[in-house]
Amino acid sequence: MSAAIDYPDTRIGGSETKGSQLDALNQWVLQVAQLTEPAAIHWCDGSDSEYAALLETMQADGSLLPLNTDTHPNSWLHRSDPDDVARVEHLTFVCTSDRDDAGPNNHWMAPAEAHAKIDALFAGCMRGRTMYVIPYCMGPIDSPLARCGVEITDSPYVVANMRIMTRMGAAALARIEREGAFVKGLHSIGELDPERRFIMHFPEELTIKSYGSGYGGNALLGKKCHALRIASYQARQEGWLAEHMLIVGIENPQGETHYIAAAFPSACGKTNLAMLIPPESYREAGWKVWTVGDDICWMRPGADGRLYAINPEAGFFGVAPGTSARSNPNALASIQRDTIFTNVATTADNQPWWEGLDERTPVKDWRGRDHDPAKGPAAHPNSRFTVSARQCPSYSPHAEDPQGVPISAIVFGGRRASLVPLVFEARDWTHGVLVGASMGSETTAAATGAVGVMRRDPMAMKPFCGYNFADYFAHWLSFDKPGANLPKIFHVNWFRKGDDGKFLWPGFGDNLRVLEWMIGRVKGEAEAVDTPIGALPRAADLNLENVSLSPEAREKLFGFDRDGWRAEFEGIAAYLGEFGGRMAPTLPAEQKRIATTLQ
Ligand SMILES: Nc1nc2c(ncn2[C@@H]2O[C@H](COP(=O)(O)OP(=O)(O)OP(=O)(O)O)[C@@H](O)[C@H]2O)c(=O)[nH]1
Ligand SMILES: O=C([O-])CC(=O)C(=O)O
Ligand SMILES: [Mn+2]
Repeated sequence: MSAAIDYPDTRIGGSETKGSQLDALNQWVLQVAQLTEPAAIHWCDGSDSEYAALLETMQADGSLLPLNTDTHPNSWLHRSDPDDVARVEHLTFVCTSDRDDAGPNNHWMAPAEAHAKIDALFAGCMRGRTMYVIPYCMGPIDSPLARCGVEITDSPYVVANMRIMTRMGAAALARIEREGAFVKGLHSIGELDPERRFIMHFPEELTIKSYGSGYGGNALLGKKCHALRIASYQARQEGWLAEHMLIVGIENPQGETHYIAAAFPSACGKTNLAMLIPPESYREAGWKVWTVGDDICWMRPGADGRLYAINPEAGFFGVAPGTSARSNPNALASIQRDTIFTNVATTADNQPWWEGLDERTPVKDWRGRDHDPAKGPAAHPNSRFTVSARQCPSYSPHAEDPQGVPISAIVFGGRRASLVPLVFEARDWTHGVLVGASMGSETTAAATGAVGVMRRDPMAMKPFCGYNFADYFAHWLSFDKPGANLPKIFHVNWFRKGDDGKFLWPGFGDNLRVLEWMIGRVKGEAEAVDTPIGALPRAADLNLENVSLSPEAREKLFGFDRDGWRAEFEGIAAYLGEFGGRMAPTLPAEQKRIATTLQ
C-alpha cells in the first residue's frame, strides 16, 4: 500500500466538516482510498446529470448496451460475467466476535481474520479506477423507520442500480450529517474471480465488505447486505423486524384497504404477489391492489400495538423470466422505459427478451452469443430488471408514508410440490412463528447451486438473517406481549403439483381469492376447519367462481394429509434441534404439542 497518495478530493464539505458528524465519514473514505488506491474519488449527489454521465461512461466502456429506444426509451442491457450471475451463499459470511452469535444458519469467520483476508484483496484494487462514494437512505427519507448507509464502490453499474433502488445522494448525506450513524459498505468488483470472492458482514461494526462480484444481492449493498443482514441484527437490538417480505395493500369494494406482508424465498413469487392484478370479476366489483414493496419489509409496533411497515427500497430488482402481460402486467408496464436489464436475451430489433415473455424468438442469448436452444435458455434464469417503484402503475399512494402502513396479516410460503395445502391459518402468534420457522422450499436460480432441492428456509431468511436463528425466533416471539395487536399469520403454497407434475393452482391474479379469504378471517367473517396444522378453508370457503379445479386439485389444495404431516413434523423437530441449547423451549414445545395431535 502506498500511504503517500494524498486525496485532496476525499473530503466532502472541505475542512468545515472537521468535528462534525461527517468527519467520521470523511476519515473512513480517506482510509479506504489509501487501501484501494483509486485514481479519483466521486461523491454521488444523486442528480439526473450525474446519472446521465454514468450511463455515458458505461456505454463508452461497453458495460451497458443501449436497447431499442423506440420500444424501450432510456433502457439498457448489462451482461455480467458468466460466473457472476447470482448470490453466492457459500462465500457469504457473518463475522461476529462470538461464533454462536452468527449461528448454524450462517457461515462464520472471526472478524480479525475476515478483515485481514478481504483487506488483502482490496489492497490497490481500485488503481486506475474511480471510487464512488454513495450515501443512501433505506426507507422514505423523512421516515423514523428509515436508516442510512454509505456504499463505496468502483462499479458504475452498482452506482446506477443503487440510484434506482435507494434514496441516494444529497438528501441521504444530509440525514447522515444530522444523525451521525450510518452503515459502512465497501465493494469492489475486483477480478470477478469466483475463487477470490467474499461477501462479509460485521454486524457489531455495522460494516459490510464485498469483493469480487458485481451481481445484485452481492454488490448492491443497500439491499440484502444492509436492509436484511445488518438491519435484522439492529432490529433485534432496537425492537423491530427486518424481513424478506413484500408489502401489498388489498382494497375491497367498500374502499377498505388491508395491508399484507408476505415472506417467500427468492424467486418464489414476492414481486408477482406485490403487483397482482385482480381477476376480471374482482376488478368489476371494485377490488384494487396496491404495491408498497416487493422484497424487503421493515416493521415495528406503533402506539396502537399494531405493526407498521415500510419498504426500505425505492425500486424493484425483479426476476425477468416468467414476467409477461399475462402473469404480471404491472411489472411489464413498469419496465417499458428507464430500466436496466441484466442478463436477458435480445430480439432481432434489439428489444429485451426472456423465457415466458411472449412467442417471439430471440437472436442473442444472455451472454451475447447467437441464440441456440441447445445451449439452454436465452435469458439467464436469474436475469433481472432494475426499475424505480414510481414507474409501477399499482404503486401505493401510501408507499412513502413516513409512519408506514399497518399490517393485517403476515404470510409465509414456499415452493412445495407435495404435502402443503394452498393455505392455512396459524392458531396464534406462537404457532405462527413455528409455521415461519419451519418453512421449507425448493431452491431456485436466485443463488448458485442446485435448483429444486427442498431445504428449510425460516421466514425466507435462511440466506439473510444476520444472527443466530435461535435468537431470531425468540425475537419474533417477543412481540407477543401485553398491549400488542398483532397480525394473523398464514401459510400459502402456490406451487403444489399434481401427479402429472403440473401446478394445481392457477396462481398469479387468482391468488387474490386466497388473500380475500385471509382478510375475511382477520375480520372474523370467513369460515375454516380446524386441523392439527391450523385452520384450513374448504374449497367452498373461497370464491372459486370461474376457476376450474379437478377433483385431484381440490383434494390436494384443500386437504390435510395426516401421515404426511406427521413425517413433516419429525423433520421440523430435527431442524429445531440443530440449534441446540440456544433455542428457547417455546417452539420445540409448540412442535411437540402439534406432533402429539397428529398421532
Ligand atoms: N405457478 C406460479 N408461479 C408463480 C406465481 N407467482 C410467481 N411465480 C413465478 O415465480 C418466479 C419468481 O417470481 P417473483 O415474483 O419474481 O419472485 P420473488 O420472490 O420476488 O424473487 P426475488 O426477487 O428473488 O426475491 C417467476 O418465474 C414467476 O413467474 C404463482 O402464483 N404461481
Ligand atoms: O438479492 C438478490 O440478488 C435478488 C433477490 O431479491 C433475492 O435473491 O432474493
Ligand atoms: Mn429477494
